[in-house]
Amino acid sequence: MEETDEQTEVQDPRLRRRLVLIPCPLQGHMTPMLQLATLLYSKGFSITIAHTHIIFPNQSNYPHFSFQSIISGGKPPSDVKTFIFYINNNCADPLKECLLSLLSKSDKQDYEPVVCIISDAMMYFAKDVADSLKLPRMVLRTSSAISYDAFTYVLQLNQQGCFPIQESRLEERFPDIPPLKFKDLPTMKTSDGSSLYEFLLKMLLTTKASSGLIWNTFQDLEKLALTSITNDVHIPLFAIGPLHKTVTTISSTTSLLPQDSTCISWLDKQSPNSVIYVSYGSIVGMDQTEFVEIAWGLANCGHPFLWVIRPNSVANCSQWEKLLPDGFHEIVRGKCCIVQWAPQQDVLAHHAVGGFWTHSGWNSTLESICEGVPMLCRPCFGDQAVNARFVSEEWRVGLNLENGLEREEIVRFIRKLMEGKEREEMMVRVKDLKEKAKNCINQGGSSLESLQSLINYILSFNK
Ligand SMILES: O=c1ccn([C@@H]2O[C@H](COP(=O)(O)OP(=O)(O)O[C@H]3O[C@H](CO)[C@@H](O)[C@H](O)[C@H]3O)[C@@H](O)[C@H]2O)c(=O)[nH]1
Repeated sequence: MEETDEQTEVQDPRLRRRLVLIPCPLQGHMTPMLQLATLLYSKGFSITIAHTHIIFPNQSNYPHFSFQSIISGGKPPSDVKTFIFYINNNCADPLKECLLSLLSKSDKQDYEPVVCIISDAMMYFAKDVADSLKLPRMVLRTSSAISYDAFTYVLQLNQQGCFPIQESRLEERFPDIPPLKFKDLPTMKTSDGSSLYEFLLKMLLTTKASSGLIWNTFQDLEKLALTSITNDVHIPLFAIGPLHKTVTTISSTTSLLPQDSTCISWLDKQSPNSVIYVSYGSIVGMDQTEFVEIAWGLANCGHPFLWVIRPNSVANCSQWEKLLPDGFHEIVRGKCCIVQWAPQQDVLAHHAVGGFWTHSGWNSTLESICEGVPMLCRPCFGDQAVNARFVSEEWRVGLNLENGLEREEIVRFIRKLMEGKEREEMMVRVKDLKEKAKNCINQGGSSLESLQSLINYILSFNK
């Protein structure tokens, strides 16, 4: 897509429209929201980001946006699901104050009128605030359409008294969304005892009650799920992804952690398609036994590897180096590069990278598809098992390491991913998807057309 983040300048603020975007403070959610903000800014909208002080972007990367804090102070819970409840329970009043102040500024005729708010689907507190101010509210879903579809079935199953699913049924295929298995549905509990069910219910009901749904996905990838959701929600859907490719001018600035680019010079010295890149996104960690098995699996697989190990991602261990057994460093010398946080999109685009061992977060999945890199999936929670099932059995551009982490099994899977006939077949399919992803953001492509419809839709709110 030939876009820049240069805005078509509209000088008179009264002719411009302001959008207030409310990201969820997690990397995998913040990134697509900031990409959407940049895209809408490039189309002439003014942007306010209503954010928490817990995790927030580097504002100097976005001099053209205004930032309003909607929560500060206090120590948030460390468990992700409890954290999401905490945000939803504490941000409504500050958001209302923020919106009231913006609305009163525009009443004085010297400021762009706020026409709509766009909130992350997990920030469901935004519904009541928007309703009370009679402001249209749209929702950005940062994960796959298939996972949304799967979540709606979790609610149905719960209503039918089918949760928790019997152990004996976990391997069964899901009748309504093949190739899903029952075990792919999210079933976790939060540490404060609130059930996942309560969370999903709130998220899905407030999403359905919004004025429209924006997706970081594209039609050629998720047509069936998008159609099924359209039939269910009766509100307009806009599939405008892959957002990181639609917004071409800010490739790395959405990162909340400093990226270590030394891994790119290391990749420059490796042979084409030889390296396996290993990263489990911004939240997923591992226990100490898993860490050691992963380390040995990588050491023994015969391929050079680039491994992202975030600080504190190994449970109860601040110094993961001490877990590595004697002899490990000698075996991997020259064959391995370990960083705390990588410039992932550049890594995946590098000619030396031949495979991606991922936790199947949606951004990572899309980024891998867009660079034509086949995946080894190790899903952990939420939408990840659903994404992994589709990667391995529907799109068939990866393998699913679903039966535990054990070093011999890891070696076997990595070799299957990186060598042989099955790899060749996956490469053909992933290159095909890469091409489709490219086409959908070109002139006449489905995502570009959807983006134009989204802009027209937002402008219609003001009439
Ligand atoms: O070293 C790294 C590792 C990751 N990333 C980036 O971090 C993002 C990670 O996003 P994602 O792959 O979606 O994983 P999570 O951070 O785990 O994202 C959360 O949010 C996603 C979107 O809703 C969900 O799909 C996931 O399950 C959920 O854990 C991607 O853009 C990566 O490019 C880097 O830049 N450097």
